Amino acid sequence: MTDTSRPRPAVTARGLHRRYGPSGRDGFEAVRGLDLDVAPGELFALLGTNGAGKTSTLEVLEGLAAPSGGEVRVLGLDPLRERAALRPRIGIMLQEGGFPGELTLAETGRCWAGLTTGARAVDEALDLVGLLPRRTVRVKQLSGGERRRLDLAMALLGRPEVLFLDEPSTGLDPEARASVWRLIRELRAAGTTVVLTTHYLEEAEELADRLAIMHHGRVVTGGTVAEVLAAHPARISFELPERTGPHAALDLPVLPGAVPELDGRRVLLRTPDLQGTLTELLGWAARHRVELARLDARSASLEEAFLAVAASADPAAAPVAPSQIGRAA
Ligand SMILES: Nc1ncnc2c1ncn2[C@@H]1O[C@H](COP(=O)(O)OP(=O)(O)OP(=O)(O)O)[C@@H](O)[C@H]1O
Repeated sequence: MTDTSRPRPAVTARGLHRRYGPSGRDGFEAVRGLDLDVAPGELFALLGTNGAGKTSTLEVLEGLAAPSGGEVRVLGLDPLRERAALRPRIGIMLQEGGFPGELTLAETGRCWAGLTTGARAVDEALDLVGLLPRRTVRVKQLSGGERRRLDLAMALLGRPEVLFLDEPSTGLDPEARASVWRLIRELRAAGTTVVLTTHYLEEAEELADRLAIMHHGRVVTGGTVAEVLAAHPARISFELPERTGPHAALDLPVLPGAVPELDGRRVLLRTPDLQGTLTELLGWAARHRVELARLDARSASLEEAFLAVAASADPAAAPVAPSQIGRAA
């Protein structure tokens, strides 16, 4: 029976493979059986180690390359075979835009608008990314960060329903990055589906409804930020007092589920239940009048989840099913 309560995903991949070169030992399989679903209006971040296969995946979703196996659909269409129908409905920001250096921004916009169905005014697109005052400057005179913003402006010219952004904020200073994040949030709020790759974990944490972390061509973990972090223990660290006077016979309490590591007086507890463990620890400290010096308690960070993925030798063993990384069809 078909589940009609869920909207059809805006982007899907099933068993996606992408190989460079010939089959066998002389070729290289950059994407190895990737499944994902991105719901309409969702912001999905693809993270991963260098060379994990993010750009290789994105290029197939964008219709710029053929998969060597599996299936992808964007807005229900095959991005390669139904490119003519799909292209006007998507925006693409490549890792490098490659616009001719001699053209001004306004000229670049006009050229690009000529190839875009239902393009918005060029000045409006430049204004969205804060480049309107630079409209008469030549592309070759732009800084790296300004070029990224021009790439984004051109991706937005056609008011896309689905926007693919390959490392949109690489090279941007903190202020420009914040304004790009603001713009991406506004686009999402207006209903645009966004798929982006990034090396900035903070960017994924700030923007993404869901994310996937790739390693060696596979999705190793994915879901909402909270779901990804749930697999990693929180940490509580503190320093015990000297074992003298009233504390001579002091022993740490048994804290269910928590694993303590001791280094002299310094204690590190890893726990899946931060609030529960902290409550018990503070209760014990109050009862025994123990001061926990340099007390620090924190949930796992996306960085820890990422580093755990990067350290995994064989992510091949259990590729994540689409239902685990989100709203599978
Ligand atoms: N044209 C190509 N021919 C052969 N191998 C390629 C080609 N393009 C990419 N690769 C290889 O495929 C793998 C995945 O590359 P891809 O650019 O998709 O990774 P990525 O996750 O986007 O990396 P990064 O984070 O470094 O940008 C890498 O090992 C890369 O060297």
